[in-house]
Amino acid sequence: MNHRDTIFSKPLPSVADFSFDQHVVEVFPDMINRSVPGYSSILQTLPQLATRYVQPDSTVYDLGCSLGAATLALRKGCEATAPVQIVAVDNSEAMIERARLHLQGFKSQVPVTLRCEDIRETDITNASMIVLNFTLQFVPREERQRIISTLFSGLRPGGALMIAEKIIAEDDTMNDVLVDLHHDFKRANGYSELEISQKRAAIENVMKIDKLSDHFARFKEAGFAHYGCWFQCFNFAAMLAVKGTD
Ligand SMILES: Nc1ncnc2c1ncn2[C@@H]1O[C@H](C[S@+](CC[C@H]([NH3+])C(=O)[O-])CC(=O)[O-])[C@@H](O)[C@H]1O
Ligand SMILES: O=C(O)C(=O)Cc1ccccc1
Repeated sequence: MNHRDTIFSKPLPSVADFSFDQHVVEVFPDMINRSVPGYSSILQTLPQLATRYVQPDSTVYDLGCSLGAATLALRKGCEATAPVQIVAVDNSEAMIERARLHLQGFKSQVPVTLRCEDIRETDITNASMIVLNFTLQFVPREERQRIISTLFSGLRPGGALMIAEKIIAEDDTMNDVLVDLHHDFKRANGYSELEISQKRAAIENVMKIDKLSDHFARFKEAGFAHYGCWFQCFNFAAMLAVKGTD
């Protein structure tokens, strides 16, 4: 069932920190589509990226998989490269349980293993492609470099890391413009001022966003040979980092 997100529609006496619980699971596809500009465009591009980067006899990781939308998109692009396996990880029990039901509805040659685990503990080996589609922003900032470096170590030469994130623009005035455009996007998708402001309060402590330059500095530090941004809609961006082959 695809329910409408009304989680922040009533005034709350105090707004608790956002968590990916059962309530969020019930409305998640609606919430992410109405809140994240470019989300569907990014998903639509994943099969192409998978076709380009996934190598035979390797593993594809979808870290912070939620209901498995990116896993399904990646799998489309992997069918011709088999044997390949996908490992999809999320630390929300409610998400993984629902992802399992959802994935059962689709047939494929490519096996998917769902793991309820913290991505900070995921062992990455023999990877040709790793995707964090709006996940790194929920991991404490001080742990992000270690994670990116671990992902780099687990990637094969020529392998790719795809990271999509909400970002802060480098220029303060430009950032104000992008934040306003995002809020207009949410209003146009039916969210009220109350919903927008209560959601902002709920994610304030749990979702710490970076500038593109912070992401690029981490890719460089980890050892990636090539990296850049391949998509941006307002303050939401998708990046790619590729491991060298020499
Ligand atoms: N430390 C962690 N370990 C594992 N999972 C985590 C962690 N922190 C957060 N998560 C999980 O990361 C997901 C982020 S949503 C990803 C959308 C998906 N990629 C999609 O393509 O639809 C993005 C959003 O809601 O903005 C949630 O399911 C969390 O439980
Ligand atoms: O809703 C927002 O304002 C966001 O920034 C994106 C988002 C989407 C889904 C869960 C948490 C944050």
